[in-house]
Amino acid sequence: MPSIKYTYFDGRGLGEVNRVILAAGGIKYEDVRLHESKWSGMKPTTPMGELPLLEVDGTTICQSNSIARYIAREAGLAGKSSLEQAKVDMIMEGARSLFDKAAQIFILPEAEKAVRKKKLEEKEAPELLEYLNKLASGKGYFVGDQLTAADIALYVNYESVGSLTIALPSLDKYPNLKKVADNVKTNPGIANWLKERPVTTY
Ligand SMILES: N[C@@H](CCC(=O)N[C@@H](CS)C(=O)NCC(=O)O)C(=O)O
Repeated sequence: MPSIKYTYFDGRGLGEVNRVILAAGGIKYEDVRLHESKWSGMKPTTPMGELPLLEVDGTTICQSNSIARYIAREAGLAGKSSLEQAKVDMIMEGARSLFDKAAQIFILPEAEKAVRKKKLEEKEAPELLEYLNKLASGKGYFVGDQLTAADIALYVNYESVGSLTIALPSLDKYPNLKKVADNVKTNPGIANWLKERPVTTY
């Protein structure tokens, strides 16, 4: 068993998809939640000056999506073939774009936030969710007939954006995505993580 340490701030942000993949895979790791006050001292010691970081037996990986692909492969959640893996990646990037659009709102000048938020809530998010709904199967999986990191990315990013006080449409409007979310939440490792994880929002 390699020694694994995962470091991020004490929030969900760009860190939670990976924590949930680790939980689904039953991968043991040290969950380090860095206080902002410690970050400036640590930043120059990291590969690209950003979190999250994954350390595996002393090798440090950064970039949340690169970490996601690695741990998804280790957990058997990356897709069975090279083509399935590409499809998993595609959905992960699409689901992540929902989070990125929401996060961008918070760095806008105050006067522009409301218009941008309305556009995301009323146009961009419903359109993206509609596309993603068509890409998921009626059994609630994006790729093949079992859980992959794609399903996890959809669920976690949707939840995280909701916690940013963005009013996303209910998944009840997207029956395939609703099943994806149910499959994710009922995975035993994930169900346990959702129950036990430290209280965090975005
Ligand atoms: N593309 C990077 C972005 C990472 C990123 O923006 N991390 C933020 C936290 S969400 C960070 O480290 N902020 C502190 C800083 O840049 O000094 C990834 O996906 O990992």
